[in-house]
Amino acid sequence: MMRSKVLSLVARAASNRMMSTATKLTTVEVNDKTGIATLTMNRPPVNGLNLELLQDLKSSIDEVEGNKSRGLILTSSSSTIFSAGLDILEMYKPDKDRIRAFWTQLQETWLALYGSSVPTAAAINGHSPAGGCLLATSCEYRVMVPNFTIGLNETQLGIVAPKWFMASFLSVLPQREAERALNQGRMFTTEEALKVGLIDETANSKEEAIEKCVAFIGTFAKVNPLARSLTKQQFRAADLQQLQNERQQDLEKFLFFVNQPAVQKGLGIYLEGLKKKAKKQ
Ligand SMILES: CCCCC/C=C\C/C=C\C=C\CC(=O)SCCNC(=O)CCNC(=O)[C@H](O)C(C)(C)COP(=O)(O)OP(=O)(O)OC[C@H]1O[C@@H](n2cnc3c(N)ncnc32)[C@H](O)[C@@H]1OP(=O)(O)O
Repeated sequence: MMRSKVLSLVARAASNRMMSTATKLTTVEVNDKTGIATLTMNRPPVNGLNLELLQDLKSSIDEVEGNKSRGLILTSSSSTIFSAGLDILEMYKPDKDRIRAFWTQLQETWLALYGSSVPTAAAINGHSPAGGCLLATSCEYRVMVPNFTIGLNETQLGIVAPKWFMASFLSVLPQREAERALNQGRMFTTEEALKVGLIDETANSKEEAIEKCVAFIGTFAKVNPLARSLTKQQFRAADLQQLQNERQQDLEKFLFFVNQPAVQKGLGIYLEGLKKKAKKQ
């Protein structure tokens, strides 16, 4: 390794504190200069959101809430995928108990991220379909690298995005755009996403995306943190409360829906298509 690279790694290690261990599917790194935490998803190959990744995401969000970070930046360790969304294997021919735990964990993780008291931003350094888009739109700001896609494509899989997925989407897009995109299951390119307002900025690399997220979080430097977080909570309270009130019904609805033979058949065909595509590459 070149000496300069070694020196830069040593310097980086000194100014950043690794808060989580590498055994987890997420890591949290707090920059000592900015006080901002970067939460990185690391579940190869596609950051499919399975039960364990969702558990780690939730505990990392809790860790950031608890360690007085000035903000949270969500990103991925992959060079081409932010997150492929929910791990379809959790929903296809599911185990009865595990699928309950899986959906319950997804609800909890969304409540924690969408309701986070710290400023949140997503550095979207790869494709971000469905659950990936849910995570990104749960943050307050999005910066995306070119040549990738983002959107809620559920209808393309023959499934229906629950109300709280729509709530995140609607916190970013006007109702007319959101409704049309969801009905179509539309995936937006980075450029299209910028045009419609689904993302806030583009960046040429993950590093630049993170810098732009840091700059966004920096805009709150002179704002009273309690006033800022209570204001955010008020904007989001109705969406959060709706899921809190309906958690059990939402779970039962999901289980009923996902266990329908037609939905299982559709998921099987979709998975097969993904596997065939992967083999061809
Ligand atoms: C009114 C009632 C409402 C009730 C609610 C009811 C239901 C709601 C239920 C669910 C909501 C779900 C939301 C979701 O998130 S569903 C997931 C949607 N995700 C996708 O459609 C993405 C699919 N993947 C891709 O498009 C590509 O993989 C991607 C662009 C992300 C990456 O492409 P790349 O070419 O780099 O990689 P691949 O070769 O395609 O994939 C590698 C490897 O990974 C597997 N894989 C990819 N995505 C998933 C996934 N989401 N889950 C599981 N596995 C996935 C792929 O099959 C390959 O596997 P292998 O062949 O190497 O074994």
